[in-house]
Amino acid sequence: MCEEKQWNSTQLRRYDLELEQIPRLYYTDPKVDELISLNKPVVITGSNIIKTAKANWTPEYLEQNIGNAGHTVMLSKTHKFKYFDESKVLNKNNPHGIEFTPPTRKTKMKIGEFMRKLREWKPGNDRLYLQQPLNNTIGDLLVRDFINFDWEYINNKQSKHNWGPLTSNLILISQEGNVTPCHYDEQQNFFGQAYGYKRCILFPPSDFECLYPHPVYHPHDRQSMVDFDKPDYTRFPRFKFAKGYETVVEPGDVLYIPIYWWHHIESLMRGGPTISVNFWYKVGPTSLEYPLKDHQKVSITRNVEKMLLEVLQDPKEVGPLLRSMVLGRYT
Ligand SMILES: O=C(O)C(=O)C[C@H](CCCc1ccccc1)C(=O)O
Ligand SMILES: [Zn+2]
Repeated sequence: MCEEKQWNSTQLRRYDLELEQIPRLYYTDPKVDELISLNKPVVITGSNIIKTAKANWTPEYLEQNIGNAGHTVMLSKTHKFKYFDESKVLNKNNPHGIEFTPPTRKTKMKIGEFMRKLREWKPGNDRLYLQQPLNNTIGDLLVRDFINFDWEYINNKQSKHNWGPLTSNLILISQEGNVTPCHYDEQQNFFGQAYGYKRCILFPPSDFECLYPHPVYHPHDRQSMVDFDKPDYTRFPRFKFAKGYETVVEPGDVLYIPIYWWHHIESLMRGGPTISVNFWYKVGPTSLEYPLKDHQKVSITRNVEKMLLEVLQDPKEVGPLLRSMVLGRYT
């Protein structure tokens, strides 16, 4: 029988985008491996990958068991939590940094305070988003749940698809309605949804020209410059050609977010807090096979930008040099 959906479309934010559905496949379906080997997204359903998290991880359980350490909590004045790299911000010990006004603030909070602030939240208060790498400060019950993830399945995928080593698992406890704006990561990602519902919009690396990433030297490196809530089509005309794929992940789902794929992630509005746990893998040893894959071209552009900054020193010189090199010659 088809289960009634636990959410409705009024809980999704409205964007000027045409979106296809990301396939949802049962974990034993051979098409899962087909899509992963093509670096294409897929929602893996019905698996035991994060079964213990799906079964146990409620906000109350995490309050009791995540541990008494100070956890990393991002604060934002808006619903958007646009990530930035602190090491690229201009400050006293980073003269090459960029003038930059951080859109979010990072703090440390014990879980009790975080949950209280979530419960007492009022419009006008800073929004909160707990983003904590799983480490040895977590409580014994969480360690037991983590150990009981289906590591046989996970490790099988990691080796079958030549992923590199698991670098980290991030526990994400989000307030309803929070958005992580569109960005890409340089790692393969098994994104597990443990509690609540998250809408994920993904774009292929080939949409690079439509999503206008900040310059590599910018603190918002890897993040799209386009504000999905109010796209500036004068500055970003090709955004209207971006072709996205979307899904709403539910408890127990694992979304494969391929390396270099753009993703925008939102906790449903009026859906209560959400809990996710991701698995980030460094990329394995890659030989350059031709024709190059789209994500390899993105990686090449990154290397060119880094090299130019290295040799020019001044970020303001990178654009003009690239323009003079290309305009009238390559365009
Ligand atoms: O798993 C992923 O890749 C996501 O983007 C998940 C995303 C939160 C990511 C927060 C973050 C981004 C960069 C560095 C450290 C933390 C969400 O679920 O809101
Ligand atoms: Zn990400």
